[in-house]
Amino acid sequence: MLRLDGVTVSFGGVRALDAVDLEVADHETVCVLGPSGSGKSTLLRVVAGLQEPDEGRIRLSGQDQTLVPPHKRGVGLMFQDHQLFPQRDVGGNVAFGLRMRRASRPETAERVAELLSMVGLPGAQRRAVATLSGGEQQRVALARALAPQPDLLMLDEPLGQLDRGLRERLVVELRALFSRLGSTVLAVTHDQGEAFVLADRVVVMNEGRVAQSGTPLEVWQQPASEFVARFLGFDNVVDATVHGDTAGTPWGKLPVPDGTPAGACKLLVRPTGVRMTAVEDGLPCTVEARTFRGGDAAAVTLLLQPRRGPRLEASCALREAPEAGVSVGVAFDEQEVVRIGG
Ligand SMILES: Nc1ncnc2c1ncn2[C@@H]1O[C@H](COP(=O)(O)OP(=O)(O)OP(=O)(O)O)[C@@H](O)[C@H]1O
Repeated sequence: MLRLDGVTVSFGGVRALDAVDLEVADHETVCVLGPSGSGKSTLLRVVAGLQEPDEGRIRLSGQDQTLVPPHKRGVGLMFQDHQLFPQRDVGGNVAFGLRMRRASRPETAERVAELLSMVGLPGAQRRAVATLSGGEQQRVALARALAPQPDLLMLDEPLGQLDRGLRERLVVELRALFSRLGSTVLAVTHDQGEAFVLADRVVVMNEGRVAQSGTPLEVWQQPASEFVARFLGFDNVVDATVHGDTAGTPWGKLPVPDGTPAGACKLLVRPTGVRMTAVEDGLPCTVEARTFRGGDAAAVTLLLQPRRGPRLEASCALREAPEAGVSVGVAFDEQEVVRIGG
């Protein structure tokens, strides 16, 4: 459906996009994930035709888009701040794209009613935009973007402004909606949790380049670089040398899973793979901080200062969590030790 080849966009000396290759298949939801300034919005703008690339090609359904103006590209774009027209009611907002396409009145009314039901706001046509909650506005913006049935729906931080509970609920609803409609979606977000729920595939960006692309599970299980690992929230990353079934690290020898390629590399230790032992049985550490995280497992995050090597983050259940200031030993679970980059 969508294909970018070597797309580059520069602003002065900054390469907002640097030779980006990207594909989105029919009916696929791809989420572009990355820190602020990594080029996510520029990517959407270039596909929508709101920004011209300096180099590279963009194709939609096999057709080169270089000379195609934005309104003829068949893409729907929902912006970060969802900018509804305040002077129009809900129905007027949703009908906007249909009017532009010169749909008849009865046809428009029917489609607006259908879309509002779909986003969970049946019968809201006459409501004023100012009377809507943030979540309701977001749904109206989505209905407006879906109305002209774009070949490709693009969402820029679709749930950006909403509080956490609402985001968690809406993102699940969105996923179900896109799957029911068979939509092809390219969404950007800086929130990995949101991307992992919504996406069939995630694309992690860093400084205008694609750092990794894969299913949420692939990216989580096997981050391609230290950047991706840290972006996903994993801070236990060290230089290591793998030899057989162990790796030499600043924390001493760590077990690694069978088949880990030998040689110098970066190693990630997931916090759940850092287990508490008696001081004499493991790497001696002092508990520097203890943070209760809640969640299903009543998890606690521990910040440990080992006798040697950088700080370690550990995750354990509340009932097993030592107090701050206590000395503990630490052992490593090989299944949670990952060689970065394969
Ligand atoms: N119109 C512009 N003029 C100059 N520089 C720009 C322009 N648009 C973007 N940039 C720069 O290009 C880089 C990428 O910006 P972009 O908005 O695409 O990032 P982003 O990943 O969407 O960030 P955010 O998550 O903060 O929205 C940044 O360094 C930004 O300052």
